[in-house]
Amino acid sequence: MARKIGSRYTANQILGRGSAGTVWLGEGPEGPVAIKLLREDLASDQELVGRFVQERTALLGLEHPNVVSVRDLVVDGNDLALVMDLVRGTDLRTRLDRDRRLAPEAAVAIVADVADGLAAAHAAGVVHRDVKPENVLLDMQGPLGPGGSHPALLTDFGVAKLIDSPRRTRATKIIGTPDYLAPEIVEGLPPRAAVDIYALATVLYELLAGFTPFGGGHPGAVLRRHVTETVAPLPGIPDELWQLIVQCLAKAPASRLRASELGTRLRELLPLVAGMPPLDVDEPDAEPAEDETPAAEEAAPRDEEVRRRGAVPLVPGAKPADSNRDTHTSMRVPAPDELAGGARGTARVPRAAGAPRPGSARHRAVARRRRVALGAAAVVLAAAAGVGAWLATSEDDAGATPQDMNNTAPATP
Ligand SMILES: Nc1ncnc2c1ncn2[C@@H]1O[C@H](COP(=O)(O)OP(=O)(O)OP(=O)(O)O)[C@@H](O)[C@H]1O
Repeated sequence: MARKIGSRYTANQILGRGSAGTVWLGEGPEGPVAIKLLREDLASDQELVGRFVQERTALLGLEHPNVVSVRDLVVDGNDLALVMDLVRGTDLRTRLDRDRRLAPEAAVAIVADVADGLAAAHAAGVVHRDVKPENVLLDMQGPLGPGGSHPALLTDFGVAKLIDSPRRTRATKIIGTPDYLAPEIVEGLPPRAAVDIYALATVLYELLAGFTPFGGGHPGAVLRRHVTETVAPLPGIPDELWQLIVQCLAKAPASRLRASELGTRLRELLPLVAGMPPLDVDEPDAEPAEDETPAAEEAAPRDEEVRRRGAVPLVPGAKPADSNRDTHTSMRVPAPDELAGGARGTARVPRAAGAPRPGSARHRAVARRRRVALGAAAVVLAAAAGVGAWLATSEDDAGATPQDMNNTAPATP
């Protein structure tokens, strides 16, 4: 059912719902638009309305082919709406859900587009703070680019900042989507441009692998991995591309590339990945390690609320029904000792396709065979050398893979 938004716009049809509101296909004086109507409880928050108006200039000033421009901000009675350019296409999450992972050429081209959009935003002093596949729109009416990809545009600028008001989320809380949160945010530092680069590198990894580098399991465990774990290598991608991903996932924000540099470097790498098929890697287990005690547990959602990608609503109090994709979290900042990581670390290590999944029946069988073999070898050695103590090798150690061992050390910044 159509409804008026302010005096100039009509919202005609719902395009989709997010945790902060509903996006409508609408009509304005200059033609079709997308209208993001914020949730009523947000619209009635006077402080948020004030920030909305304050942000007006920054948001309206952003013009770039890879940014979904905000055309107008409407404050009208109970309505608080962002009027945006309409992108006819789909979002990157939908594309990932359909294809699971992208060919490297298309992934690199899409991320290069987003990096260019971010460069323009950062130059204007705007940090996005919520870069993720849901916020990348693919313009199906635009020309086909490398790997058959459509132009990519970054949307939802400023929304995370608007909602992250001091009163709504006290300084000790984190707002964002766990899988894409830079370590400095987890540690409570203010978000600067480098957080967008970290999130975008996470998106690139996800497009290539079909899963994020530090996601899986409890949101608290995800946050801890961002701070303590080193990204596990993705088999099968050119080293230059891997080095770029590693640099942009650096724990230290200053070590990451700037957005403009990232866009340029990715485009330079396009010929190297041209024609490559999607990678063939299996997703690691989403289960946390046995000795994993998630940080921020007390403020985190209960198990039944932890949905895909450890999702909880962006806004405290939002019901899952408010959104078709709850991908945000609001948690307290974990204490330093909580972030220190367990003895074995918690990184999820991608396996070459076909290798047994940790914790699976096949993996347990392999581990059991390895223990039997180790036990037999130990008996022989002990008998030969009289070193009885060697038999005390723990089951855990015998069952751990070399990669488990490699991931015990905290990441270097
Ligand atoms: N400018 C736009 N043009 C066309 N469709 C859009 C536009 N902006 C958003 N959409 C669509 O509207 C839907 C909801 O978008 P919205 O930004 O509210 O939610 P989200 O980003 O998926 O989730 P969240 O806000 O919780 O992070 C998405 O499916 C998206 O594809």
